[in-house]
Amino acid sequence: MFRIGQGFDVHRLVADRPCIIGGIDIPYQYGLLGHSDADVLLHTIADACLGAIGEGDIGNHFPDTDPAFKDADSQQLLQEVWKLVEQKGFVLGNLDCTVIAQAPKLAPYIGAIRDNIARLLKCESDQVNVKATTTEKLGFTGRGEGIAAQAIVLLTEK
Ligand SMILES: Nc1ccn([C@@H]2O[C@H](COP(=O)(O)O)[C@@H](O)[C@H]2O)c(=O)n1
Ligand SMILES: C[C@@]1(CO)OP(=O)(O)OP(=O)(O)OC[C@H]1O
Repeated sequence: MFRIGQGFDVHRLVADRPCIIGGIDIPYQYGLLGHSDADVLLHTIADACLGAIGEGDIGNHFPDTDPAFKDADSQQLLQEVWKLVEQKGFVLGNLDCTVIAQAPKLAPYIGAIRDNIARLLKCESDQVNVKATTTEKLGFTGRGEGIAAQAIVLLTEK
């Protein structure tokens, strides 16, 4: 049996915050604002995984009102989500995702992000694809006010 899920997330860019995307700390003058470390890509992937197994979304599992998740490492949140996926008897088929950011330039970090996601989801790197796009300076992402990400995941039975 196959299960498919999709995710979408946005975080605001502000001064004096780290810019962590896919678990990699990206050098940039602005960073992502959130209750957790605001890793927009890992949140999107967590939502896609939760969607695939019919388990709601990341906010249901890790509420942003809970001090336990203040400045949380989103790698740990995704690993918790992945445990649920495994408990339901699934492994990753493949994952495709896109980071929508005018800046920073992500190309130099895409390989490291991909390998890190594969590590978190206990799969091979060739099961994971990570893309980046600008929005040609249009909209909130184009103005550099925030970064968005989307993901689609296919799970297969173990
Ligand atoms: N933050 C970003 C956005 C895009 N890229 C790479 O640049 C290429 C062109 O992007 P378009 O917006 O014109 O589609 C593309 O190959 C992206 O991977 C990037 O590295 N960082
Ligand atoms: C991750 C959580 C929990 O710390 O907080 P944020 O970092 O604000 O991120 P969001 O994408 O709004 O997802 C759900 C939250 O509950």
